Amino acid sequence: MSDSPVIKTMRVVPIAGYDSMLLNIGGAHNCYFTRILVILTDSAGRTGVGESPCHASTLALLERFRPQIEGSELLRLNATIATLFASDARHQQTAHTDDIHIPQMNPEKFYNATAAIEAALLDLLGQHLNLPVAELLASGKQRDRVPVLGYLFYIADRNLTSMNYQAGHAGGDAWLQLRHEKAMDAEGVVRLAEAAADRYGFRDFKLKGGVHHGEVEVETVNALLARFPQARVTVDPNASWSLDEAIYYGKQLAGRIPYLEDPCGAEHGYSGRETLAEFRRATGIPVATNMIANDWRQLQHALQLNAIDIPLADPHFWTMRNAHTVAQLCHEWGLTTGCHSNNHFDVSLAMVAHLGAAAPGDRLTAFDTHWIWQDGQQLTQHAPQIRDGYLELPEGPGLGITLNMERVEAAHALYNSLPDKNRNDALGMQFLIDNWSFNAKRPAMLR
Ligand SMILES: O=C([O-])[C@@H](O)[C@@H](O)[C@H](O)[C@@H](O)C(=O)[O-]
Ligand SMILES: [Mg+2]
Repeated sequence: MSDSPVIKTMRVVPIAGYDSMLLNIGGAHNCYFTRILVILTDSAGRTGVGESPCHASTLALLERFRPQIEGSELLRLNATIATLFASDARHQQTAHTDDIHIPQMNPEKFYNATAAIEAALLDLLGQHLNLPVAELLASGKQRDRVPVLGYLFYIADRNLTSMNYQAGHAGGDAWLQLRHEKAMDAEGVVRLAEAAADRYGFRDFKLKGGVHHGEVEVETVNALLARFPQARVTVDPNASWSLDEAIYYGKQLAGRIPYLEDPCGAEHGYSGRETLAEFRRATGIPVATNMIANDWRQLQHALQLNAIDIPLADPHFWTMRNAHTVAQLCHEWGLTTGCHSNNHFDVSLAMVAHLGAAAPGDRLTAFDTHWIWQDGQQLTQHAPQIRDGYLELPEGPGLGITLNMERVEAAHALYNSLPDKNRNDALGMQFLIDNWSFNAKRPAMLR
């Protein structure tokens, strides 16, 4: 038919890495985090790769998609991805049948699976055309480096658990040590920020809230602002504050923070989109979200309500190309482009770098990345670098990365050895508070 390379094999590799005891509304990060690599080979002998969050249902979906990918023509990437989306629609209609061979469709997992495949196809296409993936996204490459923020967490004392949290390396870089040590108050978080700024040059910080009482988290933001008066500092309580609390804390922070992220959510019969719209009107503070505008339909409602300013379109939630379309929409409609993250390896870091590099316009807020917590665990020959507060676009065609297969196999073996493979932040938290369980409206330490 055409001269297109053909996808020969799709390997789906669940992998695991190590994490610190980071706190959030969902509890404490496990000592392990899991991801999926999708590794494609084509008839030209090239290898393309994509990464996504890991869940058993995502793995099942990827297996289900294998026949659509293997044997497909690389240059017909649009048609291939469209087929996956068509299968999503078909699936939702049949989700209530008794066919146990069809996994129940979960839109989030569908997007995770599709995002990893799409990234791997884009990587191959870029290599075929000798162009970086950023050039393949509709706006083309706009910049060579993307501002990223220092994502700060309160850290629980790993010594209170019997879990396999790693210790830092004494005597080396302060960040590589401190990221494993307890940091439960403003002073501890400021020390973390100093170490992260020294290593990565950050000028933007985000505190993961939803852990302590709101007063304590505002105090931590104030301490960060006092230590870094020129920095942009914000907090994300993951909608654990009530609307009243969000307005109260928001008024204390107004004028000193660039935006608040998901300060409140659904309550008393009102949706998160409605309460965020009220929050914005009451405080004038721009709102970022990764909780209530994660697909086109949610985004449409959020924008109709004037609920948000910064949709944090994560390429793993949207796919790289859809997240880029959100960035175009932000540019054209006067919104700000941003990007959410979870713990990830360096393949995702490269995906985020290309997405940010192609985002049009200059209303770009520093992108999230959890990479600083995983730095040193790279699966590629040369991980993309964060320097001077910017994530640098890797050089070379495609995603610009080459897998280190020895490391990939080791991360796969680690995954296979884990008893609990899906994310469950309640486990670690139960070492801190007996019988702890998740409550979307209560910061994790308040039980
Ligand atoms: O890593 C975490 O604990 C975060 O809470 C993550 O799970 C969230 O998805 C995210 O970073 C957020 O911005 O809400
Ligand atoms: Mg968030």
